[in-house]
Amino acid sequence: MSFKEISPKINIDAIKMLGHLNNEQQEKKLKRDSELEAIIKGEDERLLLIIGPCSSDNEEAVLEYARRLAKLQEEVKDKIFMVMRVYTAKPRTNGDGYKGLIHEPDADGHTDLINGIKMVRDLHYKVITETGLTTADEMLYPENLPMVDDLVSYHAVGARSVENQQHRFVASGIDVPTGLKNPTSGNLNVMFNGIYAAQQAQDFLFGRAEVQTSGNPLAHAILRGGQDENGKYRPNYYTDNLLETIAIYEKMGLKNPFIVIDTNHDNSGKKFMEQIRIVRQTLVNRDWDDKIRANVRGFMIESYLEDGRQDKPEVFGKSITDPCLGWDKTEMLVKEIYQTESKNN
Ligand SMILES: O=C[C@H](O)[C@H](O)COP(=O)(O)O
Ligand SMILES: C=C(OP(=O)(O)O)C(=O)O
Repeated sequence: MSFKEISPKINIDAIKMLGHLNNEQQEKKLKRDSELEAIIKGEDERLLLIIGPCSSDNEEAVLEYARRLAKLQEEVKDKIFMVMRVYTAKPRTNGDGYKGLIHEPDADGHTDLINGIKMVRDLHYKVITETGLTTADEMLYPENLPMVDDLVSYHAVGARSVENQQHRFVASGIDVPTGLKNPTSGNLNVMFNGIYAAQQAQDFLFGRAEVQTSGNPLAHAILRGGQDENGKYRPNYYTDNLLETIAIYEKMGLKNPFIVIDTNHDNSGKKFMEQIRIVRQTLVNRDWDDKIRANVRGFMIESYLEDGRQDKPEVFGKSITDPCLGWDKTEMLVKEIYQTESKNN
């Protein structure tokens, strides 16, 4: 092994003292977390939106987005529950490119992970305390979980991590909903094996100790589309895909068969405007089939202040990773979902 340590070891307790929720903030967060749990368990019929920027590259822009989202959440709260994507670690197909706030706190190509992890905590903390929203992040590096587990209310295991045993086992010890995505190939068995493993009790080494988990019954599916060996997009939000996913849930007898449709990534083919059509089509499918309505109850939407993407952080609030829906279109889409849900209930 030839790792050269270039920083002192991280003291998790010291990191956790940064951005520490006080009792009142903690209570407010826990209340929202229990509402989210009830949604995943089917005890609360509201639709779940995991919504926000592809990557949280700029604190000011993310907080501006969060303030707008919190206001919108208030307007639609009887039909829609939102958790904001505060995604701070980006998986890259070949390792190149911007890897998130944790790697590059200033999004300027300069890596500073020690400062990055502090910025990650700070950003989740500020979104929670300044807006009252709760947050979602991708668990790209399971060993970093103890540094944010008290703040993050929804974890995702991404398409490039879902086949990994450590991700699955760590997910089995998470106390909040954890969505496992289908892999980039689109293979549903890989995702379902991941959900199964995450719902079971596991025993493994973590942080140099042997740990036991009791299983996470809130681990569930996120359909994000896939690509075939020639790079052709294979979306999986169509009726047949939904019925197939529900049938696998039933066959495997998994707990809380909740399904989230990721409207971007390989479902949209990274055409951000397609997200609107994918949401609409899924709402029609929910209306058409009771099983779909009962199981497909969440959307993951990539949205920021400005439409599209850019290579470098030049335009405030425009994604530097995948293209996002801008704010105006996001607001219209959320209101449209709200109206559809209001008519159908
Ligand atoms: O969500 C963002 C991207 O889809 C993911 O990070 C992979 O991006 P890449 O294929 O451009 O590396
Ligand atoms: C990287 C992401 O997704 P996926 O793992 O589906 O590519 C994401 O949601 O930001």
